[in-house]
Amino acid sequence: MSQGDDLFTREDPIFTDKELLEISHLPDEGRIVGRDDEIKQLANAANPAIFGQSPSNVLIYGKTGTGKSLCAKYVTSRLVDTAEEEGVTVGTAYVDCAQDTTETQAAQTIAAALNDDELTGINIPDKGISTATYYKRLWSILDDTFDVVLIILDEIDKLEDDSILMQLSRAGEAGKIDSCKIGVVGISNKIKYKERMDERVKSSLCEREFVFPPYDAEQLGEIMQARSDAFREGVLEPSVVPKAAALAAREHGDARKAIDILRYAGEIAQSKGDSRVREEYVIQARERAETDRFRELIRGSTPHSRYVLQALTVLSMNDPDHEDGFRTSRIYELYEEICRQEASETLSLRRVRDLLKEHAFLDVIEQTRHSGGSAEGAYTQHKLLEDPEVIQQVLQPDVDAEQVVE
Ligand SMILES: Nc1ncnc2c1ncn2[C@@H]1O[C@H](COP(=O)(O)OP(=O)(O)OP(=O)(O)O)[C@@H](O)[C@H]1O
Repeated sequence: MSQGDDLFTREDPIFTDKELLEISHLPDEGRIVGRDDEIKQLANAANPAIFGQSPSNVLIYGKTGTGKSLCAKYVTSRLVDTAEEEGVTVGTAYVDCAQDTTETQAAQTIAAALNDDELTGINIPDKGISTATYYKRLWSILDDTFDVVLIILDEIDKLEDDSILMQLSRAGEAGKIDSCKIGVVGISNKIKYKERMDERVKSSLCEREFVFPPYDAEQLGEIMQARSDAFREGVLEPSVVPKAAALAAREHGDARKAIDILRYAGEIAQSKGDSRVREEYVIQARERAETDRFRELIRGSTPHSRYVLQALTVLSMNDPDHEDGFRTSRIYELYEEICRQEASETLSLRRVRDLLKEHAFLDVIEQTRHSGGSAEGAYTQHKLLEDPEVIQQVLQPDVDAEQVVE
């Protein structure tokens, strides 16, 4: 290949450090915006670990993109360093429960994350051993290696059942481990998650609960500004960050979406061969971020949660002028129809109401109560906040709405 080969670009004209805009990137202290109180509270709960004692178990709630995972990871990583200075060995494991939904997968992930096979001589295979064996090896690893471990269970509501929570919260009491102490940090964006928990697990796991509020436009602006050195100097038009912040705040105060918008706007400039990231690219980037956000939201959600949303989506697509939304009873009828087509048992009306509430909490839909007058009684209407086309694309990319109602 000659030096003059112009097939590839040798220097990125837009980004200098794109990693700053990756969602998995853990910013340093100065770059975490508006979460001082939450970080302090989490640190308080974890603090006993510094003295080799049991940290409080914590449950963190909040809408998507409010910094729950970020703050949990940040606090645990600082804890490890401080404990080390005190001569205490703290280990941490992170489990994405949307990925590891079963007890066995979660136990495997925790054991693999904490195991140093050269030190312990223990092998944690990806699969092929029983859940009980994973646990046995995990307990040995903990006692051999650590004084304390902190286990972050992200999207904890996606776990199939509470078995692993029971095991982790009772390991000490049940004599499975001798000296190591375990702390669990559960993270969820389902408001009703706690109600579903086994009573015994609930009492030990929910020692402290924190709710992370959504960010406002100013905070989103700061979060993006703190990462603007991902771009080459002078590349960002000055209106880009405020515009992206305003869009993300208006919709859900979601930092993930704000950062995605910024990254996509840069990529759009790149693909157009433009040396500036312009405000108009922000608008296009927003649409892409919207689809991504929604895909992420329903990742790993139960089939019935999807059917309920599918029902409302079909109603909205077939009757776009229905501005006030649709009543629970109409959604339920269509939901029953979808269940029939999927050869699945229907859930009760009450459960479907709960699922609709969960979608409302995540700002996928909006609910309004109506008094209905004396003849009718009060009722609720539900309206999609996301574009129905986007939802349809993500839920069932190959099906068009008419097929479902026919
Ligand atoms: N306060 C903040 N300062 C800087 N970056 C932030 C802040 N909050 C969130 N972010 C960034 O936004 C993205 C999403 O945050 P995070 O994953 O912590 O959200 P979450 O509340 O756990 O959302 P989900 O429930 O969807 O997992 C990450 O890239 C994170 O680094």
